[in-house]
Amino acid sequence: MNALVIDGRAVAAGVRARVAREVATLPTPPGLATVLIGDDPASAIYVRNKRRQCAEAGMRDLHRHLPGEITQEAAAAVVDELASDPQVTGILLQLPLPPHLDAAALIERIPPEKDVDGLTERSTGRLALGRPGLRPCTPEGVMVLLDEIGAVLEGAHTVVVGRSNLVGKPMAQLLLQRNATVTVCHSRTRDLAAVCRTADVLVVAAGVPRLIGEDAVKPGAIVLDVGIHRTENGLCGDVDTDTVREIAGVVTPVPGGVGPMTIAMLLQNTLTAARENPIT
Ligand SMILES: Nc1nc(=O)c2c([nH]1)NC[C@@H]1CN(c3ccc(C(=O)N[C@@H](CCC(=O)O)C(=O)O)cc3)C=[N+]21
Repeated sequence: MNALVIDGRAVAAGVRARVAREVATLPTPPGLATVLIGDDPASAIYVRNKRRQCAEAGMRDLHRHLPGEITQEAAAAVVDELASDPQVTGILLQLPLPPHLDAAALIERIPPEKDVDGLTERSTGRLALGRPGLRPCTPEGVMVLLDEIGAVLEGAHTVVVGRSNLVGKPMAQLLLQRNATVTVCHSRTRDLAAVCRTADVLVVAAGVPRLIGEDAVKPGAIVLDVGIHRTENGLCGDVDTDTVREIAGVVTPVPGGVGPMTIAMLLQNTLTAARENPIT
């Protein structure tokens, strides 16, 4: 078989165009504050892309770049300032933070109505309870891709590899909400490939380059690759796409798959947050 390769860039461009049209109808533009602490090169690329696409959608780009040596107290003061700034309708604290900082404590200072990353305790709790709220961008983007290809989730066996707060856990919740059967795997799962082979839909967010090979994929399965790694030969994901595409029914590429969707959903969440908490 030769799998359908989903064009995440095209789907993301469609989402961004719709968001831009809706932003243009608002009386005042939403403002997204991206907070980058330190000089991690990958984080710098992601934040630059987020800022550019935010501006292209007609939103205000309210970026803060803080030194990697900043203290917890000083970082908290910046988040507090953005929290009380009426121009700021969304706050994104780019992760990971330098190890001396307590990321969870800083995230909790983000007002839930500005939590466009969906990472605060309130957003997480609302997702777990199945109540409306802001959802983490990457899993939300995966759901849009699944809907785009008309994937049937109800009753399907979905396997999520990875249990991070940013992707794996919220991914499992979103799939459950759609009446999928959900198995969550992680680094200590025994015979990972055997569990993955039972998946109709396989979402891989393990952070391990090419962890998933053809031995871990059921023929015809839908495989979504959330991983992104910089290697000497360019970018690769958590899925060994060259071999898996011979087996799977649908795969997402890296780059050009889930990554662009993450930013598109960030813009969508920033629009949603601004609508529900308008600048007065
Ligand atoms: N608070 C927080 N929220 C995040 O959403 C968040 C984060 N921290 N930390 C890191 C991860 C990673 N992430 C990506 C976003 C876009 C691409 C993306 O656009 N990727 C392009 C390639 C871009 C490139 O050249 O690297 C693609 O896959 O085609 C990838 C990864 C968001 N993250």
